[in-house]
Amino acid sequence: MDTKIIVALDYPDQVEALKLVQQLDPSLCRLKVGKQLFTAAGPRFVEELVKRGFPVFLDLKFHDIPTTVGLACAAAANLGVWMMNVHALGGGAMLRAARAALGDAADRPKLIAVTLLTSMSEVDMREIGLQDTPRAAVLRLAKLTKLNGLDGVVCSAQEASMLKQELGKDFNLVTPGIRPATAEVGDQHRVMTPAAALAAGSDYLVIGRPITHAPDPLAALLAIHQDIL
Ligand SMILES: O=C(O)c1cc(=O)[nH]c(=O)n1[C@@H]1O[C@H](COP(=O)(O)O)[C@@H](O)[C@H]1O
Repeated sequence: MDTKIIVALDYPDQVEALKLVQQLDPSLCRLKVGKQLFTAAGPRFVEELVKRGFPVFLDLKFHDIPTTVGLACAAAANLGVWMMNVHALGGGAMLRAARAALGDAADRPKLIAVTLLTSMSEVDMREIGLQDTPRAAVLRLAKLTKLNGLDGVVCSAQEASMLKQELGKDFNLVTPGIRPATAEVGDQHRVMTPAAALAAGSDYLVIGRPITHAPDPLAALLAIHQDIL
C-alpha cells in the first residue's frame, strides 16, 4: 500500500524512536525525522531507517544562503531519504540552488518547501512584517516554489484545496497540523482532521503528537487508518 501517512518521529533520542519504529512497517506509514531527533541521533540513524525500508522525510527545513543550502541538500540526498525540505522564505535563488543540488535521476529525493508554518496565525505574521492573510502568503510562496522547479510544498490542509486548484494535481501537498477530532491542538493554529485533509487535496499527512503522545501509538495510527479508509 502506498501510504499517505507520515509519522513525525519527534523523540529525544533513537532509543525512544525505535520503541515505536519496531512496531511499524513501511506499509503502515512513512517516517519523518526532524530537528530534535536528527540533532540527537544523527545521520547514521536516518540511514538505519532507510535500511529498514521506510521512505524517510528528512525535515530539517534548510534556510540559509543558496550555496550552503545546496550543499546541505546534496548531503541529505546521500543518506537515501525519500523527501527533504527547505523554507520557501529563503527566496528564489535559494530554492533553485536546493533543486539543482539534487540532479535529475529518477530516484532523486523529492524536494518540498515550507510555505508558512502551520503554527503561525495572522497575529504571528504581523509580528514579522507579513501583511497579507495566511492563504495569500501560502499561495504566493507555493507559486514561487513551483516556479523554481520543486516538487511541492508543506502547508496547512486549510490551504490544500486552493493550492490543488491553482498549482495542479502533480504538485505535492504535505500537510502537518493534522488533528483527529478528539486530539489536542497544542501549538498548531491551522489544523484539520485526517479525513478532511485528504478530502481537501493533501497528498501526505504529517502526524506527530496525536500518535507519539498517545498511550498506545500503534493503536492511534491504526485508528487514523480506519478513519480515512
Ligand atoms: O515541515 C514540517 O514537517 C512542518 C511544517 C509546518 O508548517 N508545521 C509542522 O508542524 N511541521 C512539522 O510537523 C510535525 C507536526 O507534529 P504534531 O503537531 O505533533 O502533529 C512536527 O514535526 C513539525 O516540525
